Amino acid sequence: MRTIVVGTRQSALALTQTQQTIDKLTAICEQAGLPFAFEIKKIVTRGDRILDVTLSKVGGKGLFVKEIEQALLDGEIDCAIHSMKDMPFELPEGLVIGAIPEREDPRDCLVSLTARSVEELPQGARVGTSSLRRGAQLQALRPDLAIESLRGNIDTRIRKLTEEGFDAIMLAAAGLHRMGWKDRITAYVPPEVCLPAVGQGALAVECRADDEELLSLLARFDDDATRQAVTAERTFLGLLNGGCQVPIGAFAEVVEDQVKMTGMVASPDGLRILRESFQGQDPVSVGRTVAEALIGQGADRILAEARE
Ligand SMILES: NCc1[nH]cc(CCC(=O)O)c1CC(=O)O
Repeated sequence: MRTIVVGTRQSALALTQTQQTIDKLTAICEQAGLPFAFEIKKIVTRGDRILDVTLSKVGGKGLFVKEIEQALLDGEIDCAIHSMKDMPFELPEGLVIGAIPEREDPRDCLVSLTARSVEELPQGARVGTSSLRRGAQLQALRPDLAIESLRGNIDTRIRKLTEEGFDAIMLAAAGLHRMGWKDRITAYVPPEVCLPAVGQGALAVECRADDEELLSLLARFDDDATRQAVTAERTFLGLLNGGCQVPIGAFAEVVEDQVKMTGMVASPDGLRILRESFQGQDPVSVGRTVAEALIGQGADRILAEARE
């Protein structure tokens, strides 16, 4: 019997999705008679210690992932469960994503105590989100809204909805679903209105590239359609150099053997929004085609301005 040490951040969401993943892996092992047990190891990352500082100023979302990756390389843990959307485009030498399980709901959602939809929000309503992507797309639809900064883990953000008196906040539906908080969701925002972050709703199970024993277990947990969709989205992200806090969104899905993807780049004020869609057989060329089309329309300039 081998005990797999699974590393995770210690936020409520990270712990919940790690436990849910371990439950699924345990079921796979029982069914196939594989000799694995699992144990959780919590890791406090630099990103967690400085949640209140603007993340892009101190190195972006990659901060959450980096220290966990170091623990993998050091052999302190054997695998790590990450939210795919927090994964930087490039993985360190020696690490791979061993499984991309089936995706949760990729959409953003509105949580409000008063309005039933984005359209119903009163004139000038205060909406909390620190995502430039969400803010830009909301402003494009409703230029009157006041977009205000809202940081913290999802439990903190929901608490701040009432404590700071926002009319609404916007979150990823997947996080709320995993936490069992579906009833807090006021409205799902369709990708036509707000294109999600690259990888939103998907998880990445990362491990060492030479751990063949574990890789053969993880292969049974991989979902091909999700992997294809995420590959297209991450190819797009990589070509736009979108690692950090920039208003970029993409959503791909496999429909009848074709990968269909829409990509989006916006100015933070939402005044300029570029969108392109493309479909094809190969996820990498779909992601590249959409990225090149947007670059052709000036996406590079918009992103350069947004990064300043
Ligand atoms: N930005 C942080 C983050 N990273 C992953 C999720 C949960 C959703 C997911 O797994 O995509 C969230 C919360 C949110 O954006 O509301």
